Amino acid sequence: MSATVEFARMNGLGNKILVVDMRGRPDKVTPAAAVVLNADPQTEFDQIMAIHDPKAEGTDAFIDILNSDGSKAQACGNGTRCVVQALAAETGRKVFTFQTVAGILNAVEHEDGTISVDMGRPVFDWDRIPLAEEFHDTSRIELQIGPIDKPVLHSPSAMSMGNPHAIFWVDRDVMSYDLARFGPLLENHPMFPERANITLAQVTSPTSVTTRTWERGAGLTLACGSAACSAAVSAARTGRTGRKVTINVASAKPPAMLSIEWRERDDHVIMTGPAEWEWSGRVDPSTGLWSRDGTREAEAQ
Ligand SMILES: N[C@@H](CCC[C@H](N)C(=O)O)C(=O)O
Repeated sequence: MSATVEFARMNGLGNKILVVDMRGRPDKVTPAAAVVLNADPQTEFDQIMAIHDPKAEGTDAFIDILNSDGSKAQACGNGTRCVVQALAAETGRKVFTFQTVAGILNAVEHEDGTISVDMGRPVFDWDRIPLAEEFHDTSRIELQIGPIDKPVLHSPSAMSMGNPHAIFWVDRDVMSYDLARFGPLLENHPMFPERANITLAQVTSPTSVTTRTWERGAGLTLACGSAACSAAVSAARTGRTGRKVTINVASAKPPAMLSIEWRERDDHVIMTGPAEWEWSGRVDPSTGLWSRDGTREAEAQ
């Protein structure tokens, strides 16, 4: 078995994704390899999407997701769109079914190149998000940061989109908050026993929300798909919007949007947006040593 496998550097609205082809192999991308890859400015990433052989009948692949700190994630919306684009380019197919630790994901690439992923059903039960304290209503939980009598952020909506999210509703521009400072405190708050992805969300109309996210295990990111889904669901759940919204991702470069529909008929969340291939190379999934196709770096390593 070769020591190296193919990988592609891709992005979903600027969310930095490495798609690693682990098909035909029993091993996994190690947390140590993830940390090595993230330490190199050329391969730094938010998530690794490792494509493995299917484990369940009727699925095309099992996807293992790693954050840049080497921890595991159960869901990654932007990364899933990248996997779809990579496999569609390889096979010419348009429709895929994936398995992750959180369940089954159906996805389709449209004629215009955008990709829709059925992210499944949101989970609101406090012990399945999970939260450390029992809340009957998780659409507004008791949690705040800043001075006790004048909190900067408070009363988030909590939910799981396969992974844990807290959505803080704000009135001002999401970029005006010091999320680099508050993000780590909230991600690791004792309220979240498995940590959480932290999103600032400003509702701008009954059909649009602007978001900015501090990701669990990856920090400040340019975009987060599962957070966009969580903001859309939480906005509808709390009566701030309808069930079909545009999520404007404030930090995406260039500023970009995702369409999210929380479908009434089956409770599923459908995320639609783009994915972009940047370059490809080979990587050792055990050590993280890599080379880029057709460049001097490839010859050097
Ligand atoms: N960027 C992702 C979310 C990644 C997972 C997250 N950091 C976690 O640990 O849950 C997305 O687009 O959904």
